Amino acid sequence: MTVFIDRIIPQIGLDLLEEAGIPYEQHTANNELSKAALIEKCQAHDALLTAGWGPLDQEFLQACKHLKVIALHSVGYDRIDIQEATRLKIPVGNTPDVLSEATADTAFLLMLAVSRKALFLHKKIIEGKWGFSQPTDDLGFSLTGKTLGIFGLGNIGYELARKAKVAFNMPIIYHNRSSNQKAEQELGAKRVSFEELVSQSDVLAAFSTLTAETRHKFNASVFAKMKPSAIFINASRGSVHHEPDLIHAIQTGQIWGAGLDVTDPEPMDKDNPLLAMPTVAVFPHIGSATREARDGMATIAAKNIIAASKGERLPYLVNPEAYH
Ligand SMILES: NC(=O)C1=CN([C@@H]2O[C@H](COP(=O)(O)OP(=O)(O)OC[C@H]3O[C@@H](n4cnc5c(N)ncnc54)[C@H](OP(=O)(O)O)[C@@H]3O)[C@@H](O)[C@H]2O)C=CC1
Ligand SMILES: O=CC(=O)O
Repeated sequence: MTVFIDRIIPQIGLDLLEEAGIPYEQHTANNELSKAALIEKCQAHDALLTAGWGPLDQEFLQACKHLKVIALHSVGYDRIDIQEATRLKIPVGNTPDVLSEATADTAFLLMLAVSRKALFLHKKIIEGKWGFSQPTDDLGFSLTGKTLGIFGLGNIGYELARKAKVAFNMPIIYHNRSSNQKAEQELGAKRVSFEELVSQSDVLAAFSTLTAETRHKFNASVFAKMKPSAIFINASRGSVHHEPDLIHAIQTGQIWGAGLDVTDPEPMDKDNPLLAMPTVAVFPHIGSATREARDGMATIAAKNIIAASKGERLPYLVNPEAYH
């Protein structure tokens, strides 16, 4: 088996492939390969390890149906047409768990940054505007005891809930399609309807998988039902919220502010009105960007490739039906 790798991944993943005797070709230039270029590259290989962001759609998969495995260097798999990969019997792997802590930390940072207008005030200093201030100026609010609502309490949502409980004693409510027993038993998290989640949360964080059902789940009608003092956090995928509706909700005081690690599109335009708002913090999709998490992701992605090279089932598999 030989592998095409479309980005520079941590060395630990490459070392594992080398130890397993699996040759690879790596795209090391600082650009995203076009779909056509990726298809062309894959023709000479049996496996793809991908940390890119372009869609791996029906056209791509049809052109690359010879692939024995696609190992995503991410936990999210919304960029790939899983149904088509499964139909073509291509096992798809992802990298769960190892990045939950890092991504939850990112959401935690956003939550604090928004509640205290941190990025806006930092920018004020850079602009030379740190001048006279009244005790009533630049006020944020305390997170202690406020209710944290999580839409999609899975691995990352659990980590955020755990940290929020310890740091700020925040009661946790959540909305999933199924109940999360661990969060209920260990953190006292309460499963509520989507309507209750929206109306009761002081901080509402989205961590669901991006699907047709969750696309633009947070839109004008939802923001209108949130508390005017509430913060919306999204560190899942940018299109889980509807951006123009979010902008309108903050501008009109329907909600207090927002913390985003993900936007739609990415990268966000530098003139986006959200970037000028005091109660908004935006990060460039850095949820898992710690050395520890990225090493873990590269390790898992390499392990998925190695398993496939031996004809074994991927240890971190998205589509078990591919083996049926
Ligand atoms: N910002 C970043 O850098 C990162 C972003 N991510 C994003 O975060 C997402 C979550 O990751 P992770 O926590 O590991 O994934 P998990 O699969 O552990 O959690 C996803 C949760 O979403 C819930 N969910 C899915 N669909 C719905 C729905 N229609 N309504 C309500 N809840 C739903 C699931 O519960 P149930 O099935 O019971 O509904 C599950 O609890 C990833 O898919 C990815 O897009 C991940 C890593 C880093
Ligand atoms: O967004 C990152 C991921 O791992 O998914």
